[in-house]
Amino acid sequence: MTGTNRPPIRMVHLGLGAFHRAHQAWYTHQANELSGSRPWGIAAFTGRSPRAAESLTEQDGLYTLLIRDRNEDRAQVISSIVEAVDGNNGARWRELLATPDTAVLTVTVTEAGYHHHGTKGLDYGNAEVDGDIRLLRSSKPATRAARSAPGRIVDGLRARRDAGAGPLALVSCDNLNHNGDVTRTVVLQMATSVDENLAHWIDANVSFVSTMVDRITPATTAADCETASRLTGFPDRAPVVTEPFAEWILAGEFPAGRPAWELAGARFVDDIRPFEERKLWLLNAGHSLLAYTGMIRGYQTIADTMKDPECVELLEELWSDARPVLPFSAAEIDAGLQDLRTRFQNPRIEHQLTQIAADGSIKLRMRSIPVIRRRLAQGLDPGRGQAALIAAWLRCLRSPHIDFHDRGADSLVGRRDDGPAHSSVDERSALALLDSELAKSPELVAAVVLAAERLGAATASTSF
Ligand SMILES: NC(=O)c1ccc[n+]([C@@H]2O[C@H](COP(=O)([O-])OP(=O)(O)OC[C@H]3O[C@@H](n4cnc5c(N)ncnc54)[C@H](O)[C@@H]3O)[C@@H](O)[C@H]2O)c1
Ligand SMILES: O=P(O)(O)OC[C@@H](O)[C@@H](O)[C@H](O)[C@H](O)CO
Repeated sequence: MTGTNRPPIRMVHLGLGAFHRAHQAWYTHQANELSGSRPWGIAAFTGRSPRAAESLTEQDGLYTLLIRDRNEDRAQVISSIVEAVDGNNGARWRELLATPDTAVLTVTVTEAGYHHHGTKGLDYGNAEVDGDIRLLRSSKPATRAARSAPGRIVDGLRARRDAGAGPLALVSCDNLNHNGDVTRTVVLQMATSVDENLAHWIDANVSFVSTMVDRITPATTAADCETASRLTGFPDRAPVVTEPFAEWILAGEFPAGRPAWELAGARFVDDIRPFEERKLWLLNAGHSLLAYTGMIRGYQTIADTMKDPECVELLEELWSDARPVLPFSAAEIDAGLQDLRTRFQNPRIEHQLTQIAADGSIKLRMRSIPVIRRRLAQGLDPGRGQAALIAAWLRCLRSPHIDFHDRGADSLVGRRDDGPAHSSVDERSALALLDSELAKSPELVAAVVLAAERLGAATASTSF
């Protein structure tokens, strides 16, 4: 493959992981192929390690997307990423954001990457956030490389303001409630801490677009590299595997233009809320429940856990809990759930439970707590499936034998690799980490205690 006739850079991305390449880069590639107008190229920056940038650069940014259904793989070479850059390259980051041609900045930095703490907004007191504020206040641009996502965004937007490059759209593509609003909050708070005038400029010139993004994309394995190379005939070190299903719903303005993503199936709506609630409360909450119950049972992947009738029973309860509080008709919910059962059962998508389980203390605040809150407000019980999800998360946190990362829970259980001291954490304290108000509800605490008993001493061979 060669990189001739590549589209000009008009989009910048932060967080060059698997999902960006399966989703936004694929939508942009499709839009380029289908629209007759000037194509859009992406400069994608890594979030942490430079590895993805190095392997993509060796291939001129080209990579294979393996679209995997339960029977076979279809290989598509994606050409929308024209530059892959190490995230530590602050100079190139500022240069591209200061270019008027750059019209859209997309972001996938995981839930934790926003450093957003509920109503408090930006997580001041966090070493990375505080370090970035000091850095952005003091140092000369040439030597600067902010580390947190809000810090990098503010750094880039300051360069854009200084260059007079005009407005742009900032599009969060992470699984967060109101992801556009959260991004706006943390970026404006960081900017205010650095330079109030900059915060005013951002407020007036940056459109924070909210999105619901959906496409199950597991981490790439060595076997996937071999499959991609076999199907395309070139040695691909950076392929991505994904499912056939893809959905992208967006709400917000694009003041400097955007790719014709609608040609690839994206939808533009006024109110994102129902769509993000449906996605987070059915798909993502379901994933989390399968991750924790599956890890308790010793499974590795979602598809394996879907073969366990008792895990599936809890999943169905979780979905039933969400039904009365979702703003969709019964028929719409039924159709969505039928799709989800099929998607979760795809035996050839090896989505690792430990990846999904990571940072549950942040994810459950969005995937479960709002459902419980809405159920209680409607005079319903908290929901057996919701209680099971929280109890299973807590069970995994308590177990020294189940290995996954949840940095937000360190304060509760201590560092998990320090030994089994955390095994005594009680349900109320765990709930307080998710929602300090709800932790005072005797009904919810009792439901989680009951669910924990139901999970009991379950192992791979005993029932919940
Ligand atoms: N994989 C999926 O199925 C999927 C689907 C929908 C949405 N998403 C969203 O995309 C995110 C990334 O998923 P992925 O599959 O690409 O994961 P990944 O591990 O392949 O990539 C994650 C990317 O985020 C960067 N990152 C991580 N923490 C960061 C931080 N604190 N600050 C800045 N950058 C950081 C990493 O360096 C990497 O570039 C998810 O957390 C989720 O919010 C993923
Ligand atoms: O990517 P995370 O860590 O937010 O969540 C794990 C999965 O639930 C998630 O990636 C889903 O696969 C995805 O949201 C499907 O669109």
